[in-house]
Amino acid sequence: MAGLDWTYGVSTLRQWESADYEPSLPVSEKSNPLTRDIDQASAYSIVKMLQLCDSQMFQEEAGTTYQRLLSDQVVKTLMEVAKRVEVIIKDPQESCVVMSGCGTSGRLAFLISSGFNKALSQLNQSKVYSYIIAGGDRALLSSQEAPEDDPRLGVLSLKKVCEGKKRVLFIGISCGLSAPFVAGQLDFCLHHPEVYTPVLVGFNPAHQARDEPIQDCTFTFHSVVQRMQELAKSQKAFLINPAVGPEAISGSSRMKGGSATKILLEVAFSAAHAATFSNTPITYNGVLQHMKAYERTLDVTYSQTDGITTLVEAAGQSLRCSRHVYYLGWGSLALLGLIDASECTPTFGADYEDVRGFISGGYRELNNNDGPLTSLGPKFSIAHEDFLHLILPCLTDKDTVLLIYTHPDDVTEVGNMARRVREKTPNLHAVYHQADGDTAASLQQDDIKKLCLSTLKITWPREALASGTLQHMQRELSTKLVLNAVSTGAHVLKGKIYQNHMIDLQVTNTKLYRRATRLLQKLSACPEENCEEALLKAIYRVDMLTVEMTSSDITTHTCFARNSTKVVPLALVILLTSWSLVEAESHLKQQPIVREAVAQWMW
Ligand SMILES: O=P(O)(O)OC[C@@]1(O)O[C@H](CO)[C@@H](O)[C@@H]1O
Repeated sequence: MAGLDWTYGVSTLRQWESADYEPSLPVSEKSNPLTRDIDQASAYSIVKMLQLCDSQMFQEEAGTTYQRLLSDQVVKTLMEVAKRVEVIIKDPQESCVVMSGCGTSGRLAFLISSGFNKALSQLNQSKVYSYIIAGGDRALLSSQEAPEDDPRLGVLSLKKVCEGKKRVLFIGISCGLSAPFVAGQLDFCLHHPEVYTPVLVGFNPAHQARDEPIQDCTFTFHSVVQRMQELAKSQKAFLINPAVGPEAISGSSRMKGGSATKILLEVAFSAAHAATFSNTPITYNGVLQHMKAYERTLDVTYSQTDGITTLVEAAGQSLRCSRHVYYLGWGSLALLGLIDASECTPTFGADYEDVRGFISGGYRELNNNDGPLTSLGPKFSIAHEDFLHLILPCLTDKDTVLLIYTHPDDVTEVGNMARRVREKTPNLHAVYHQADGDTAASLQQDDIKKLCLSTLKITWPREALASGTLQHMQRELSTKLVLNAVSTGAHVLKGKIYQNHMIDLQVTNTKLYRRATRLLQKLSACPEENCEEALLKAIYRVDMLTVEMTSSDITTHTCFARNSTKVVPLALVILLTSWSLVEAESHLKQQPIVREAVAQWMW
């Protein structure tokens, strides 16, 4: 892979696989040795680090420790899942495919189901794909972390979507094999095998599935996985759980976890569609080649490192001076902008106004289950018209605006928007996709280029395998990689990250509570007990914890934490200094960049 020789050797790329590397953590929670110094890196180095992290997705299997994306077993399971989907497509009245997940996993379920339903509609076929996202449609555009802990809610939403169906292929997505919401749904499927065939998509080996008790349940995620493993032997359940390596920002499964989810499901569904509509049998080689086409997507995208670096620098500068980044997109590429923007709140503790996405056509284009959500508040205004009315009048040259589109499909509209934005700010950039050899001169494209400070052109080779649909899905993945780099890089440059950990994480569900406690242990070197005590003091904003507080369960703590800010930084300062809560709070107020606020005790 191009860039492999950049700073790191192969051993660093594979270090995370060693049995003694952070042995108590599942892969999805480990910290990536490649990005240990990302918090001190330049924009260019950040992009190169992200490239290397992403390349780990396609590393070959070494030994028997971890299954990988291209492993034999993964390819074979995808073939079997594709065959089940083929059967369902042929019987749309009685059957359906349901994808479900929390946060990014649910958003990708939405993106993928929309894309494949559209493909069916274009062939005059009935739709068979549905999505479920924990917290409902509002979670498509905003952070809703608490419902992830609720298995009953998962079951209720599954029953609702499947009403009247006789055969359901249920695909539960949980990158860390950890979300109780998904565990509940899988458990329900296992109890109703006459209707449901469960498939689990995630990125840890089965033995690393979360084994923490779930409130009022007799099962854990781990026990559900064990039952599925047993049934997988007779193909009554399927596990697709290759390891893709630790995330660039520890635990941020929106990145590789999200990308790999998109790749796996699109490969399976594309194979099923090709088998049904173009008589192309589902073969091992066909599936493998399709996966490899996605590997080339990474190369095509990261061949534009300089262009991506420019965008990271621009976005970083905007965030550093408390201004904003706006993604203005067209078609499904815009959806990737909405998704990326929505993830900044839970990942970086960002305000929804820091990074915002807008889609041409608004909710009409989004076509989500619940329709327009504008009445839920200003963060749900997502149409370009909303941008023009609400944002444009106050836009300054400190804000970064990014146009995201396909050439030549969208250029007329893009040109019009570019002119409007350019009247307010020169800080306008474009990311666009174009097929190789598509040299049709376009005056509009030239105009757009002249209006933009930078343009990132991603050119797609015309490969034999790359049908229109595959090309489109590759463009989506490529856009995801670019935007993940922009928002992650910008927040790193803003000082939101310590080493490769997000310090200011929200503590709004059990997974995040555990992650926060672990992080405090790592950074303060204090015992777990003290760290949890400091965390609770920061959540409840007290110097002395009451018995009621210490005896409450994690759900109560995380509910309370929803209204507290800077919980983990506060706990860290308390641990490192033994200051009172008020002193620690005032210190953080004076130095809002958390990394700098704690640096003096940690370097
Ligand atoms: O159940 P998963 O997929 O392991 O985790 C889902 C989740 O908690 O993790 C993501 C970020 O880490 C969020 O998008 C989402 O809320």
